[in-house]
Amino acid sequence: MPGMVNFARMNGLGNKILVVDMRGREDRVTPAAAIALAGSAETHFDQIMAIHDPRAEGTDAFIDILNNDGTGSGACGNGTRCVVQALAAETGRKRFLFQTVAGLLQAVKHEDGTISVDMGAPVFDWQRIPLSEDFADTSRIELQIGPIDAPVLHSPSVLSMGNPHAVFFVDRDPMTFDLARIGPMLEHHPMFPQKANITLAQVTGATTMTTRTWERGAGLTLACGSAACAAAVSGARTGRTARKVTITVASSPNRQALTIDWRETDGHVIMTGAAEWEWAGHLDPETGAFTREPLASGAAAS
Ligand SMILES: N[C@@H](CCC[C@H](N)C(=O)O)C(=O)O
Repeated sequence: MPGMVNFARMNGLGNKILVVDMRGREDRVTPAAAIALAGSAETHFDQIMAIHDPRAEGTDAFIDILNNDGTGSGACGNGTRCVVQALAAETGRKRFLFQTVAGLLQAVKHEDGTISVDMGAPVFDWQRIPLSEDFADTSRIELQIGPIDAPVLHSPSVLSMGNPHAVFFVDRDPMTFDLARIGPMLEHHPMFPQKANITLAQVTGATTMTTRTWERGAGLTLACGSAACAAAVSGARTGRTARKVTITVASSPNRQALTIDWRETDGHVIMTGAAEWEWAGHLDPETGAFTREPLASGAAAS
């Protein structure tokens, strides 16, 4: 279907997001368009969140998530908060229910401007993460990189938050690791048949943690919301932290934080944090050609 659609350049803790309005159309943002948009300095992004008409009763929208290499994803925490920010500004509503290929996501915008997303329950079964080897206990699997007797990273907790994650607990600031070199090796490790998001997590207290993530299909990003959820769940699961933690995302501007609550009552993971609007434009979902709207005078990130 020809024609340009509206999009907004946004971010969640620095995680670069394009929110694209595909409502009223049958087509989708193509992988080729995603790669073209990622290749431009102005529109370079980590994830596209394409808002489509609802496909299930009771939901507000279907969200198609694309990484900057054109691949798809079932979850994007920071991007979901950006979608809520955009739709709340458009409609004045505070509560939303979205569908992705991985399931349903409930979200709410609070009076203080922060947004909570119910990211669902984590999945620990090795076949559903998925892993290529049978592990009865996925809270600490046999996997390491570096010298056999002095590994750089080892024994990650692995899980799915709608997308596959490996969390390596480290004993110093995650910024001191060469994640640009280590990340791609682990993302593409044969243990992960659908690849994996790779997170370094330093526990700094019973309710605090610092993380940094190499994202599957997107590379080194400033922040990753589903990875923060994965780290929080892994911290509690291995007895390192409480179920409710503040995650400082080391790579985000000013080391911003997310609150993650692995809720006792139903096992769902609730992520709370900010989302920021940057600028708007129009794009062709087939090719990725785009134009940028001039910033209205006095416009501010909401
Ligand atoms: N930035 C996202 C996660 C994006 C998806 C990921 N790269 C994947 O393919 O699994 C977040 O905030 O959760």
